[in-house]
Amino acid sequence: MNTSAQAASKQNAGYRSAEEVGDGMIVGLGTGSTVFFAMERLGARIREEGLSIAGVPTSYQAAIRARRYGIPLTSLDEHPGLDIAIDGADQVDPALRLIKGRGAAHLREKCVCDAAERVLIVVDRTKMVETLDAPVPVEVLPFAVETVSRRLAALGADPVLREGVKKDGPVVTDNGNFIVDCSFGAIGDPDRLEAEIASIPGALECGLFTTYTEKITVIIGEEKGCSVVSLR
Ligand SMILES: O=C[C@H](O)[C@H](O)[C@H](O)COP(=O)(O)O
Repeated sequence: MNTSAQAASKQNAGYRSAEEVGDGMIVGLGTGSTVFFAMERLGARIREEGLSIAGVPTSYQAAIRARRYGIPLTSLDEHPGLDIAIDGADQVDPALRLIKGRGAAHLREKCVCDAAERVLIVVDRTKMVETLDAPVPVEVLPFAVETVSRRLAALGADPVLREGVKKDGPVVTDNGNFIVDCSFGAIGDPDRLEAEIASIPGALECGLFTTYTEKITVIIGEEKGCSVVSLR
């Protein structure tokens, strides 16, 4: 898919997801280039229709964007139950299991996904795969990065500490932790792998999302229009 087709697909998915948001809703705001289109459209609905919502941002980047688009912000402390969350993904399989975290925001994104009644995942078609096989990001307590990396290697990964692009040294997340990217190749049993990673002390959260499939709706943006997939 060329860049302009991909941008149009992301925009169509993002804009479509914003139409699912109703007056008075508390909305989880994911991080990434696709969900920013949803925020842009939500901002327009606030200005043009007087839509009244508040968003819970999953990162500094999401908060900055939301403010720019005029979306009032709140927190999980004030709203531990969210009506809906809108987020992107790096890969989606036919059972609607996800890999997330290219932007290192998956820890807060998982908290928001867990708190939401419905979750809209906005992607372009390149994210839809038969088998999850992208590297799985793991947010790791810096104190335990070596022990966690050993345990991840024992699970079959090739763990790589994520380095900054415009920063020397490791990426430090919005929560003050490191990211270890783990290539497992094709992941035969994502549910089990997520549970195994969750059992490692110091592995704070991984980018596999396997337990929310029943409340997820995937909006797949196309160059023209969208298709919508859910298990319900
Ligand atoms: O940490 C980042 C998030 O999980 C993103 O939602 C994910 O990486 C997708 O981002 P994008 O929509 O830019 O492809």
